[in-house]
Amino acid sequence: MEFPNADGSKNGPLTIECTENGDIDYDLLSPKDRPKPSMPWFGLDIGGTLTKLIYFEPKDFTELEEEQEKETAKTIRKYLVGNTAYGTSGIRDVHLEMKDQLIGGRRGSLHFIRFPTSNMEGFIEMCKAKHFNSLVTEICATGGGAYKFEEDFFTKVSLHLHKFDELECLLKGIHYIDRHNEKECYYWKNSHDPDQCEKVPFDFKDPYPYMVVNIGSGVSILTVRGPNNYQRVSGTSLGGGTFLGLCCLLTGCQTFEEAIELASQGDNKKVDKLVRDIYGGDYEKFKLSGETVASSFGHMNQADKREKASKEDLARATLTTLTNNIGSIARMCAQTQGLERVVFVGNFLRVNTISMKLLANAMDYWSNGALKALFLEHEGYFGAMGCLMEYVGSGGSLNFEAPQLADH
Ligand SMILES: Nc1ncnc2c1ncn2[C@@H]1O[C@H](COP(=O)(O)OP(=O)(O)O)[C@@H](O)[C@H]1O
Ligand SMILES: CC(C)(COP(=O)(O)O)[C@@H](O)C(=O)NCCC(=O)O
Repeated sequence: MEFPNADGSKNGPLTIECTENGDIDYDLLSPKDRPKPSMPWFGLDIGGTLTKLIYFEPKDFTELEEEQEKETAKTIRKYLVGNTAYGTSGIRDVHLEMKDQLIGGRRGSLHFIRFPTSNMEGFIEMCKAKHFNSLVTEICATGGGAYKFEEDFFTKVSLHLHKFDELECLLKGIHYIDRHNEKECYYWKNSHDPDQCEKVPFDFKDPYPYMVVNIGSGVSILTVRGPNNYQRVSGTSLGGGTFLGLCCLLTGCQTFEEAIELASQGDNKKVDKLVRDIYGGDYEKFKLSGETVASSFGHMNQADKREKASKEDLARATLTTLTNNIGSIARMCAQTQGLERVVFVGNFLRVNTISMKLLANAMDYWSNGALKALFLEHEGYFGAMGCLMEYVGSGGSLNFEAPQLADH
């Protein structure tokens, strides 16, 4: 397939330096050697709840390139970079922008954009309105939606989705972003004490082996022992989507932000039955503190307790229930796999320090300090980042297979 550079030229034969894993190391190539897929560069992750889009904005234009940049590309660049909100539900996470990145021989900024996957129709319409397909005919996409919406993109806006596996992209994205953002990885020190608890940077330069717990709509758990050595060891359907769904049902809230705000004002002890509610104190023989939740939502079978439980308490109990369950599964997996570091990612952790601190404390407490919970600033964007790397790494030589169109 022909895949010209931004200036219309095509790439000649290349001698390419590889890392020991066989990946091309684009930082090692001299600028003239670098195969450049056509601009604009995107990575798209269409998840069960949110779609994540990463856009690379080149900042190293020569005067000639600037002049030659197609009008459509200019319009798209200005639209994406000049706004922080798009339509009714698209948001650019400005605080996550990564400046001065050298990718595929180009220098520029990475922009992080998200919108609800339920608005995919609007996004496709926007691609049409901005004449996106006059610039590119292919886009690298991952997540379940890359499969689900493949036909829609193809028939409605002539865009071919080149599909990549979401977990592979997730790991590629984690490795790229962690290496290029000094303050990406952190942990919560003194997670057992709300007054003393603080966020502390963690040096993740030598990452292997570790476990990744991706808390999206559902949860996937992976062990990672090397750059190309990973395994999906477990998962649970009780994830971020469950928290949001149950919270909407129980409290009438409408958004994730509202659910988290309610939870931050609530007290789960009004809803959950603690060990002390059953034992009158600690269960000493098995070192179970009286403060431990013995039964999530265990008070809610009593009418008087139901009456006293506020929306805030219900939201907090829902958040605590889901978080503790994920933490418990993660801990069992890490111990079975003999791993010490557990990296929690996914948008469930967005604006959600309550769950991060709970997970940090649970990992520490239940493993007697053997396990460390780590967190990453770009939470839910790693799949999209890995996908962008695939696009750039292809040097413009993606092999496209036309989608099998369903009979209607
Ligand atoms: N603005 C938001 N809208 C909906 N859910 C959100 C939002 N911000 C965070 N979340 C949480 O993030 C989860 C989705 O996480 P994400 O990693 O994007 O997964 P997916 O790829 O399945 O969409 C939701 O289920 C919800 O718990
Ligand atoms: C199916 C999924 C990989 C989809 O990823 P997501 O959009 O939730 O990020 C994930 O929801 C998952 O792993 N669910 C748990 C399935 C299970 O192991 O029970």
